[in-house]
Amino acid sequence: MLFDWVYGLFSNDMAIDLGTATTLTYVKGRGIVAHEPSVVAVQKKGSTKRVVAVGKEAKEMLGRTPGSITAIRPMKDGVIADFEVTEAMMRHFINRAHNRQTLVKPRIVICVPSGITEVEKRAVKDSALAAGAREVFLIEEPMAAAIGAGLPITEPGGNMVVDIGGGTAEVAVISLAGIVACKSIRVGGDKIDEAIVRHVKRKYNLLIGERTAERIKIQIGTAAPTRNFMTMEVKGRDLVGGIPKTIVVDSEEIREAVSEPVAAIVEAVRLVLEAAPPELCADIVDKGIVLTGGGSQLRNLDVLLSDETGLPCFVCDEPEFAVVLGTGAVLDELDLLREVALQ
Ligand SMILES: Nc1ncnc2c1ncn2[C@@H]1O[C@H](COP(=O)(O)OP(=O)(O)OP(=O)(O)O)[C@@H](O)[C@H]1O
Repeated sequence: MLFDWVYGLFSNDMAIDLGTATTLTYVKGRGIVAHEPSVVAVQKKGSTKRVVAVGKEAKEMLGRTPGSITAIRPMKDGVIADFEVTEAMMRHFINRAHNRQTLVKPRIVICVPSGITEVEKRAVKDSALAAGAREVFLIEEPMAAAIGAGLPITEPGGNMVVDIGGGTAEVAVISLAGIVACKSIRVGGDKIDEAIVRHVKRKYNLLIGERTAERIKIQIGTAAPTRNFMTMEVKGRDLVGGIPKTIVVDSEEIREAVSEPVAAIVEAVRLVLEAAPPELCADIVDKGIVLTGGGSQLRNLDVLLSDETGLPCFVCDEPEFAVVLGTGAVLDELDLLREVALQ
């Protein structure tokens, strides 16, 4: 306890996986210190906004807030959609990580999607500086994911990683600490949830919220046909009668419902394989493709990717932590950080 407190006074460098769905923070020497939904509840009074809750507490409020309070997801499709609220969220996580007991402002490494524009890069850096960082480094999500999954990225061999988050899917081939071929698409877990909402609306005339769709995906969703036929009761609002109603959905119809966003991810993998140099492709044939990110846990996604590419595919251990652990790992290796950080 005392050690933690004394350590926090001086060594406060931290890593942030600023995700569309989840924000994870890592403090050097302490590991992951926060794992919370990227949601902020804001109360509007005239032109001013007051943050009333951040993270889990704010997510509980999504779709259930009274008029003056809005629960906002400030990151959309992997990038900042609301600067002011993102800054408030980062400030909350930075303060919480250090219990406001630090003497020195932290050096912060933040991971961002690989397709990010110069303007978006600037916005993330400015938000972190305004939220209390001393120095900010950005690293690309697939690079962080590959480091976090334990791939030997500094060696001269091809490593392929597919990181599927809430807002984006990032596919990259990495060798000698550099991204050789990559593709970032704005399709991830959120688009899969939206496809489920649309399906239930079209087939059953039932309106369900995004949290219910996410539960369906996690409980019975599958990317490829499964022998284990599953069903689930779902509650929503009947669009015809306007009253609450319960229906039963099954894994096969959900597989069909999510096939479009899933096919977009498969296509991105195919395009990156086509763009990668042949020598590196040969390495990937041997080593296979590593899947990271919360979205990679969609049942049988590894099976589908393996069938479609003919290559071995594996989901890494604790895939939702790969990016933050990789971002955190470079805090310990400043030479590697300077090599992989975006300019
Ligand atoms: N068991 C599961 N099956 C399918 N999807 C899952 C499962 N668990 C979590 N997810 C999905 O993973 C996504 C979140 O993943 P993650 O936390 O890696 O994303 P993120 O880092 O916030 O997003 P991004 O990288 O796009 O900014 C959500 O869409 C969530 O629904």
